[in-house]
Amino acid sequence: MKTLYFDCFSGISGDMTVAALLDLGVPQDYLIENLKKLGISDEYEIRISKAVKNGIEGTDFDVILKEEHHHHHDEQIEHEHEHDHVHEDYTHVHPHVHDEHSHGYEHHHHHGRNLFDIEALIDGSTLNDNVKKLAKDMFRVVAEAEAKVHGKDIYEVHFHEVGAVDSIVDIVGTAICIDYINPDKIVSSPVNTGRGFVKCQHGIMPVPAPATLNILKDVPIYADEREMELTTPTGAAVIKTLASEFRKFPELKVKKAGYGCGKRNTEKPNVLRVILGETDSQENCILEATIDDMNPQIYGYLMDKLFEEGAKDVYFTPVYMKKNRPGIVITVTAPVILEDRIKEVLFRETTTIGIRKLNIERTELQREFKKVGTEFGEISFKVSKYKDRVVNVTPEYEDVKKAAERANLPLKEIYGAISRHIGEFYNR
Ligand SMILES: O=C([S-])c1cc(C(=O)S)c[n+]([C@@H]2O[C@H](COP(=O)(O)O)[C@@H](O)[C@H]2O)c1
Ligand code: NI
Repeated sequence: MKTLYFDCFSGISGDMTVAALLDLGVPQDYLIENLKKLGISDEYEIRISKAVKNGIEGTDFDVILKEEHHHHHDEQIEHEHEHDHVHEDYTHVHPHVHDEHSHGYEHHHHHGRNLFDIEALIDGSTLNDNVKKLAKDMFRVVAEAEAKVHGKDIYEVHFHEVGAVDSIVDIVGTAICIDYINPDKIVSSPVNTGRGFVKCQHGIMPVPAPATLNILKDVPIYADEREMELTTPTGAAVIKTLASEFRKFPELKVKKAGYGCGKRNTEKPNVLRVILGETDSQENCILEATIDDMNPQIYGYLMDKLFEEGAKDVYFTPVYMKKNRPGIVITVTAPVILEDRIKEVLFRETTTIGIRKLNIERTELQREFKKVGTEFGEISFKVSKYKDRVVNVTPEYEDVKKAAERANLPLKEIYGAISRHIGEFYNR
């Protein structure tokens, strides 16, 4: 499985992410051409260069706003960010901005965009659907956090004047790069947020900034001795949206690494490291629900739906539950990456109100499919090997059934006759 690992030992910001993904090998021209699809390339310039941080060469990514008085970094203290003032103005002038029809506001570059404007910009572009979805998901995460922190509606919060364009470039740029790399799975290390205080448009704020902290709910975070903001709200939104798991180095065969430079120099390399690798075994889980109040006609249909979604195995176990009620345990084995889809089927199709999840290790035999001609016609076999030795040869039930029907003989006789051929397949 193609796995992308984000090593956030110096935190994460929007520009560090794009820089790291470029460093990993996403072609610069590909990114720039795709960003043009947003139709706002007259508002910014992109600078991509190489930089060295504590002896590590990485990529530096900068969005330069065309208007000179607008500049933005993920720096602390010395940089001012204006979004608080903008919140106030915007709320005052447009109390119903979340109602798109009362949105008689003319946008031009001087005004920050709100979530509605940004979603419209993304939706109106020719970017592919996957990029659009990823980018919109990330923006929504930022907007939800901002709204929560400031007690406002998500369509009311404003992506601050200075940050709007570079947040758009960073977030959409990240989505373009991720879509290009197309990993099966994204994992992140625990996130170093930094500590201390940062001066932004709200004034002085504790690090992690309230929006960052809000976004990183359920994510393992820490801070080392560096007293500065290492993870920004944009970086937090990127990693929260992309990573399906947060943990220390997973076991993976390393293929490539990329380094995205932060803007400051610190005792530890101020870089975001991304690692592309192959994970050997597919991680699986068991999802279970126990039910005592469902129409039995639903079970067969449910099983079909679960297999259609990619379940590896589904079985039902009769049990006696509390109050001596007969019930059924539905057990589904599935790759962890399909967890959400399987849960969706279980919640949609059954009466359960809860699902248990167990992470499991599943050892799979190497399998090959073969065919053999028999007196009852051609039958398919599954030849299973463990450490290159054949341990099982299994005729395909559907073929055996058809042969039995054709010959008008009991199934067990066909199995018996076929077993003569099976020996030939052992130890090949
Ligand atoms: O605009 C946003 S999302 C924002 C919210 C907050 C809050 O905690 S509320 C803080 N800040 C600070 O602005 C800069 C830039 O952040 P980016 O994510 O736009 O790079 C940073 O110092 C944040 O802490 C921004
Ligand atoms: Ni804010």
